[in-house]
Amino acid sequence: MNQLPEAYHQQMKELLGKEYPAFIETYEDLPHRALRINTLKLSVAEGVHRLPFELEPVPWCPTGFYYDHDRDRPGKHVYHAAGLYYIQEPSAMAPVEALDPQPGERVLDLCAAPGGKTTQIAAKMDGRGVLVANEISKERRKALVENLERCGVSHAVILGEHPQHLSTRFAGWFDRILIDAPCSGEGMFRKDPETQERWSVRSTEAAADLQLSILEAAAPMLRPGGRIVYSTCTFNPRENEGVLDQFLKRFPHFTPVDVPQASHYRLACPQWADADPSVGRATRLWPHHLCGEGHFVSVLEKTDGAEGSRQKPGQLPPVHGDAKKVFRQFIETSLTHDPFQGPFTLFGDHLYQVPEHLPSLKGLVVERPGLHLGQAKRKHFAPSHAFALALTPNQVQRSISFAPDEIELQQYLQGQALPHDGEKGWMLVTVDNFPLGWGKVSGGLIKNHYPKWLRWK
Ligand SMILES: C[S@@+](CC[C@H](N)C(=O)[O-])C[C@H]1O[C@@H](n2cnc3c(N)ncnc32)[C@H](O)[C@@H]1O
Repeated sequence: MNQLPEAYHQQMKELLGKEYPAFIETYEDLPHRALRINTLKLSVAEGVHRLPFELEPVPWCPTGFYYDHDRDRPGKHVYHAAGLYYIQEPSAMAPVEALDPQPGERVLDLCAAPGGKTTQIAAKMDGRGVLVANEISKERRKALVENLERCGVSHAVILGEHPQHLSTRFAGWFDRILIDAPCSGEGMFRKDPETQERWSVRSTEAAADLQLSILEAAAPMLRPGGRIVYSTCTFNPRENEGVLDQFLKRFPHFTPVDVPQASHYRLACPQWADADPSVGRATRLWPHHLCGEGHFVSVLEKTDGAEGSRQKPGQLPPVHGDAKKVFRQFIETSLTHDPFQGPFTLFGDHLYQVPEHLPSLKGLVVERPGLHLGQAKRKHFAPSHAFALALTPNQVQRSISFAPDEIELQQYLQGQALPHDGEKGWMLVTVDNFPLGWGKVSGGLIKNHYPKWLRWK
């Protein structure tokens, strides 16, 4: 607490008045730890039953649970590698609950990495519809890709664009947009003390300018009647109520709507930023009122349809005959049925299943145009890790299941081959029937195809 910047102390004292002592005392406590059960893999009831951790519900997120960090390390359990849950700061679960994405919709997560909220959106969409996850930072996109693959997300496109570059391409296209904006991170001071060092009054001003520009880029991409959720993990009124007020003045066809209230949330404070009273419909999560680090969450509805129209689907680079052939051979020799209807596209020799009706992605930074199925080599198809994690054992001809504590499972995760007498071919390796990756049976062994960069030491 001593390291907190003095100007920050002053700011919070002025804003919070008699609540300030309770707020500042929270810096003496340890951060709350939580995970979110990935319902793309298993139900909440099954998760609670199966996960070997002491779990307590997060009141505002039906799939969220606190765990005891002194007792359990869920990040090191093999179920994490199988994507059964995502470790997420509990108040960071609130924005997607407010966004309320539905199966079959078109949803944009504009500031997506490392993917906590993207994976939450994907689960709520139940793998149906189109999820566009955009992250401007190349470095951070790696974690985004890894997390979406681990969680078995099959209907996402991953882009790496400046929000402004997406505005005309996706004009009027999305039903819902999440802007979990880059911010000064005041709500992360306890969990990540480095954010304190980057903080200054000037940094909060710069963040507010950036946030407004991102909101402005998002506005044209929403269909009439669609909703934007704007959220931050900072307490700063300039970046929260202030940004919303400026946005609403420039875009009067957006209106704030109530955020479904969990009993622990507090309303936003328009008076702190001299903002329109309607901004008070947004909510604040405070660390002295709930078990979480804190967040700001607002929901904005687009009330008229003046801007934009739905784009025509774009043309995808075609898949040549050889690639089609080796993929079909793989399906015939390794899967029990063909769940893939396409559309497909090839990037180099990498084959993807692309969500339907996407506008053209030409000229955009595309990290993943859809579900990565694998590499179509000249004579054979090498299935990808993402493909393995998006399947279930009943979709493949050969699978093998280990219990979490079986030595063979540890050996597989370390990259070793496993003895196995069985029919030659691709084998899905699972923990308790949840896919972990591929192996290939030949010569009395399951050869290891678990990605090198994920292997356990
Ligand atoms: C708060 S983080 C997002 C966290 C993420 N939603 C999650 O739940 O895992 C904000 C993200 O915005 C990205 N960002 C930074 N500058 C940006 C810009 N100009 N436009 C869009 N995104 C930006 C950052 O790289 C960062 O990954």
